Amino acid sequence: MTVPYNPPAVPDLHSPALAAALQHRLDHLTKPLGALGRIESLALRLGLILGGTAPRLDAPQLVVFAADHGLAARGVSAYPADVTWQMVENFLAGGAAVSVLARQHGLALTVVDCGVCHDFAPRPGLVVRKPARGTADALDAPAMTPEQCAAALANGAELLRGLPGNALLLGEMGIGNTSSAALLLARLAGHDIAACTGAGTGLDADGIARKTAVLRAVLERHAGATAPLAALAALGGLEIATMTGAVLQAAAERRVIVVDGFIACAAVLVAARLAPAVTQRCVFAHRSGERGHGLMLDALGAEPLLDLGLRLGEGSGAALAWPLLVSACALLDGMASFAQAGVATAG
Ligand SMILES: Cc1cc2ncn([C@H]3O[C@H](COP(=O)(O)O)[C@@H](O)[C@H]3O)c2cc1C
Ligand SMILES: O=C(O)c1cccnc1
Repeated sequence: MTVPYNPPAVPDLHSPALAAALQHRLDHLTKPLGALGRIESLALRLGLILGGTAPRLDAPQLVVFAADHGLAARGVSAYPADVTWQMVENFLAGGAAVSVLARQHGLALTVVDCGVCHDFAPRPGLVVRKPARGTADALDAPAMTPEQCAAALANGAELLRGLPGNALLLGEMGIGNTSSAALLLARLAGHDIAACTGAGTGLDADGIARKTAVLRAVLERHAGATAPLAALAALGGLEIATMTGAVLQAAAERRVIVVDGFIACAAVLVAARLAPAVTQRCVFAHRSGERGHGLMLDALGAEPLLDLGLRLGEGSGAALAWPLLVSACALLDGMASFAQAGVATAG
């Protein structure tokens, strides 16, 4: 299967001069060398992405990509598929975890209906871009047709082009989407599906065993879908495909991409297989409690900032990590150097 989509160019960020200037600045601030630990590597990364020694984060956008999954009918989630549209209503009404965190941290929240089996009343904060009402059951057929997958990717790019600011925080909602993420990890990183499959919304051990068996059969059904976009179309879902298009566009525009948990990482994995320099623009917010996320992070060469046992999605982990990015920029910009403050350097 060929998906008719050309990813945008994502150039390498390699800039030894800027990296040296940032490191020089960090090393001359009034603190023992390296004493701000991983906040220093975060500051360095933000400087490299935004292209200066005093990076400023501007108008951060938290986008929740939502869609339904045909595979949900196979009992791969602990919750019913209706929760997807009900949670979209909850996001927009302000009552979900991500709504609260976005409000707290001043993040603009946009919910994108990428393929929910429900018609929402139009309102501010909701964007509808759906090539289909949910994916097909991947045990029967490819989750998406090549055209649907290409449309979802293009929708993500177009959405991004219309958003202000220089930072994108990834969120998602779609009952059954830990299954698509596990399938993509297994297929694109070459792991056994059992190592990639977890409890999702809270399956018990028997439930996980049944989910694993379903996913193993899905992989066999689509054994030929090995290229990144063929795998994405075969294994789903519409929200992951739209997110992948948004990630590629954000990377091409040199925005900071704050990656949430297991499902957001699956979109970044597909994007990185198409354009490896995508991960240079990413800040990985947290290590999720979902089994498989460790393998996912390894596949991406990622070192996440937080490890809080979160297993929620929605962009909640990205929103929780956001203040660390703000602090990294503030420290880089606002701290005095030893020379400025008249503090003695190491003896
Ligand atoms: C009330 C509720 C709110 C959520 N918010 C995010 N998810 C999370 O759970 C889903 C993935 O897990 P699975 O693959 O097991 O269905 C996604 O929608 C994800 O964002 C939620 C799930 C529920 C039940
Ligand atoms: O890591 C995640 O994003 C996740 C894990 C479980 C359920 N929903 C999301």
